[in-house]
Amino acid sequence: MSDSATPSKATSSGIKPSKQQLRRQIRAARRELSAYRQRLASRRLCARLALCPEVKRARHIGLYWPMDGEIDPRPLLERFPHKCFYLPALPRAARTTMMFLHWPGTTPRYRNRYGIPEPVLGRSSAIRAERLDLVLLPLVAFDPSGARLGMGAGYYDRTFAFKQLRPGSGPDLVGVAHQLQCVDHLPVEPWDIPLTLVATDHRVYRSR
Ligand SMILES: Nc1nc2c(c(=O)[nH]1)N(C=O)[C@@H](CNc1ccc(C(=O)N[C@@H](CCC(=O)O)C(=O)O)cc1)CN2
Ligand SMILES: Nc1ncnc2c1ncn2[C@@H]1O[C@H](COP(=O)(O)OP(=O)(O)OP(=O)(O)O)[C@@H](O)[C@H]1O
Repeated sequence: MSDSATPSKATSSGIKPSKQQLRRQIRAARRELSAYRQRLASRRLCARLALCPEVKRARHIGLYWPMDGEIDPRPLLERFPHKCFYLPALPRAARTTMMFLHWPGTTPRYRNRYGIPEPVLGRSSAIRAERLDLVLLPLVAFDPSGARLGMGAGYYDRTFAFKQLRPGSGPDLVGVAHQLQCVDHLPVEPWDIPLTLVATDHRVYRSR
């Protein structure tokens, strides 16, 4: 039996769900987790991350403000008070890349077009994606080889596309998720950026 949870069972029926169906199923399963389960998962994830050498050696770390049942990476800040943390800011122009803005741990007042809190450029210092040491990426589904399915807008793929041209450059990319977001296999698109590893509340998947 695989250790992926409910949504991947759809694949064992022989009928392959489309990306859209998979997104719907997994997002719904994630939203149903109780507040208690969410807190436990977040604590377990952060304990696991804190042991990863990539996280230990990183000084400038991008993470995200969780929404829609996503696992919460923010307790990492308390574990590493001497590291610098950044949140992504959506690009103003369509189809361009995200910036990362310094985040001291307080709740930003500004909300982007999806209602996600973001620090404000001009008030928080910005860092280019290339200059970060490590980024924790939200995702909707992943597979054990490190393939990632996101929300479908391509923000992370576009922002880290430079890594395809210069392999080994830029930050380590670490997908983070609840264990129930693991599926047996995801198709890889030409623009998908490979993740260094995926960490869940249950385990770490290293693909390279
Ligand atoms: N917490 C978090 N922050 C993130 C992402 C993410 O996945 N999670 N992103 C990852 O790229 C970027 C934002 N991408 C997003 C893409 C779609 C939706 C979303 O809610 N879409 C709605 C439709 C909304 C609309 O059409 O206006 C939906 O699918 O229900 C949210 C964020 C940057 N910040
Ligand atoms: N490097 C890139 N350059 C141009 N367009 C891109 C690039 N990467 C992705 N896209 C576009 O973004 C769209 C969404 O991609 P995809 O469905 O893989 O997003 P996602 O990884 O699920 O979303 P996100 O990264 O926002 O969480 C694709 O249709 C593709 O056209």
